[in-house]
Amino acid sequence: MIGGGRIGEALVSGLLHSGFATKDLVVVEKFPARSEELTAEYSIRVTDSIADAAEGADVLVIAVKPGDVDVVLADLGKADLDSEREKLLMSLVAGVPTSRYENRLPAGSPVVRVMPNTPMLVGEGASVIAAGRHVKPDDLALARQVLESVGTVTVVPESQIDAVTAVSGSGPAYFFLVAEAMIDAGVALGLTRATTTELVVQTMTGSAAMLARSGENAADLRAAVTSPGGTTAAAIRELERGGVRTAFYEALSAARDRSAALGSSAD
Ligand SMILES: NC(=O)C1=CN([C@@H]2O[C@H](COP(=O)(O)OP(=O)(O)OC[C@H]3O[C@@H](n4cnc5c(N)ncnc54)[C@H](O)[C@@H]3O)[C@@H](O)[C@H]2O)C=CC1
Ligand SMILES: O=C(O)[C@@H]1CCC=N1
Repeated sequence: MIGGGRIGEALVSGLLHSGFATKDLVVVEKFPARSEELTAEYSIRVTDSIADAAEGADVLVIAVKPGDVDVVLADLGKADLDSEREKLLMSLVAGVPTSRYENRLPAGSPVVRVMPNTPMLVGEGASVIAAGRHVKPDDLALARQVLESVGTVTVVPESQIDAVTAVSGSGPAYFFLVAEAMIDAGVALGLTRATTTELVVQTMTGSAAMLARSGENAADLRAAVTSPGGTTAAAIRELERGGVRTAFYEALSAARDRSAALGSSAD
């Protein structure tokens, strides 16, 4: 795991909880304070040397910011790796296309681009994978195996990954924002923050469970809560007046465009 930040930690933590052995994971993290945190929390080996971690690895996971990818690739290029042992490279980095890695790695290197999300920290991630040019069925199966231990896995063509990033990669932030806004609104109505938080969290969890398990779609489930002339209709009218639906169209378009821009700097 190259990059032990928020998403790297989420995958490491999820993998360990799902039964991966600590000895099978090595994290490369360049900030010493962060390394100490990870070592203390997970009892795994953390190093600042990419060469050290990559030697002997079957899978290299890149979890650095898009702007740090070229430095990582340069370090991998300098590392004297065992050329007999083919490594699968899994990039969790937003925006950066598989071709950027393929152009810098030895010819024929298998690269999968993954868009994960942070709920994998609690085993509820939604990961989406797109295969690079040299990915074989076994490589895809290995990527799937790693990611299924922390949630669901969907495979799409790489042309759809920017849109996926807008939906599920950034998606948890939208739900957290809605939760924050509802909690503040409940407090404004005079409820305690603790009571409001408990109610909002359970309402989100219960609504997600209904969407996942009832077999009904979101529009029908919403209609079932909306009594004629009732409280929900009054609330929805205000949300629509506030432009909530248009805001989501615009927000997801902006995220999709930003993902495409992050990857277009070099190819
Ligand atoms: N945070 C999220 O919800 C999601 C993030 N991503 C992607 O995951 C990647 C990482 O994001 P975060 O974890 O949020 O960022 P972060 O900033 O929390 O973590 C990145 C880590 O990489 C380390 N790092 C940077 N250069 C390094 C190098 N050369 N060698 C070793 N370590 C190095 C940094 O010290 C930092 O700890 C990004 O590319 C982002 O697009 C994808 C989906 C969701
Ligand atoms: O905001 C970002 O760029 C990353 C990618 C998806 C979620 N977080």
